[in-house]
Amino acid sequence: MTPAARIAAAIELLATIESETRPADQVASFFFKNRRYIGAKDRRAVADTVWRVLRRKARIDWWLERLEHPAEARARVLADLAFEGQSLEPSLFQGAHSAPPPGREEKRLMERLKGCDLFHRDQPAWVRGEFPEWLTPKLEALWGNDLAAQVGTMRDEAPLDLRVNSLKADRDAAIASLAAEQIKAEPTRWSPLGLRLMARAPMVQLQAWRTGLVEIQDEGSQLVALLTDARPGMAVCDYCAGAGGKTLAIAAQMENKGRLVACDVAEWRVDKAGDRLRRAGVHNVTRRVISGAADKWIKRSAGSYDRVLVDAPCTGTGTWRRNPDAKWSLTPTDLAELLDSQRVILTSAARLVKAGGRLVYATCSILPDENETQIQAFLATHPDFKLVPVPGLWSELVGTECPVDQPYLRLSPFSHGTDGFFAAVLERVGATSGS
Ligand SMILES: C[S@@+](CC[C@H](N)C(=O)[O-])C[C@H]1O[C@@H](n2cnc3c(N)ncnc32)[C@H](O)[C@@H]1O
Repeated sequence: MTPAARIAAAIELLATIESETRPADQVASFFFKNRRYIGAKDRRAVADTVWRVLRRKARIDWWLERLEHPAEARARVLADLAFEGQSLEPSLFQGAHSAPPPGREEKRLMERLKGCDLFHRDQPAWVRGEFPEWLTPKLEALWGNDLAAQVGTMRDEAPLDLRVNSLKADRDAAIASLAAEQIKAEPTRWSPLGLRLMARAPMVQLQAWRTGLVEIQDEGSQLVALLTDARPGMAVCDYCAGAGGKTLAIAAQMENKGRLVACDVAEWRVDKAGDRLRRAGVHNVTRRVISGAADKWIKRSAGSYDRVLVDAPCTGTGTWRRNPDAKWSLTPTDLAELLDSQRVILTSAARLVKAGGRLVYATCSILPDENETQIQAFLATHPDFKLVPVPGLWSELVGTECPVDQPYLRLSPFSHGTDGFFAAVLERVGATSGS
């Protein structure tokens, strides 16, 4: 592809992402699937441009508004070119598959943006930090003086983390297997099973991935799975299992021994777990689609699980590095609905826990409303559960330096280099659950 064709494709992809409700990565994968003629290198270049624009959207839009130019996909890509120091050479809009040449207003826009910094001192915190304006009070209350640094890191691209599948390999063997395919991986700081790749890699083409030695999983997710303390022979339920990311980790902790039930309300997600389980050599998992909190299976299974993980549906505010588009569609109503579902899910999953068993509640959100506040409300209505502080569990369950000194696991990209994650470990002390 010529540079001109790449720019045209980036404008088209960005416009498609903006016109759809599906996540940007799904739209992009469909976009490229329908354009097989775009080779891998060009795909990467087009996606890089689009993702860079998505990561800078608030700042680009701030500049477009200041210069009284309509904010739409084409203007955003042109502005991004200007911030990248590119001038509007005619060749960038000439030849096969190129975008129409810039008009007078666009040329004027590019002229005025020339030499400007993407950041400007008049930009409010939410523009500089690239987060939805309505979240400002919540994030200020959470991070205070650290707000700029915390959200600054969330603008960046996330590293690629792998979890070594202990059913098939140890960390050294996985590093060696990756090295044989010229992939450099380093052990992660907090997770004893984690590897961080030094550069992007086409994972699904690698032997280490194809043969199930490693699975793609953020270090924070790995730590949540370890905190479940699932052991061989136990009865364990992964209540919001989705496509099985944490189920795979838990199955490995259980050494394939015992009973692991992976539930979810979304059948398509549960279906997607099948191939991953096979590749990882996992065979102690039963997948179960449930209808929701009132599902009869929950009633029948009350009090029969040693460990229950609730990896609750959440705002995903901890994963903005990976999904920079998602934050812009998040609304206060979405948050309110999620808080309701989390409360219902937690209460319903708690019924499954045996006396003496544990319930781990986790989200990939950084918002206290979805985290500490949910746990405090749950404990207030469930006197038969108590909080087990994470630092006291860490050395036995994880074995590395503990990243927190408070009862909950609370991770952020700035403080820990992981996605934003939260986990609380609760233990059932009595025989019956409260309300
Ligand atoms: C954060 S995702 C889970 C990710 C998964 N645990 C992993 O590690 O890959 C939350 C999941 O909760 C599921 N979910 C939503 N409502 C639910 C409910 N009422 N009961 C069980 N699962 C639910 C969603 O379908 C989604 O798959």
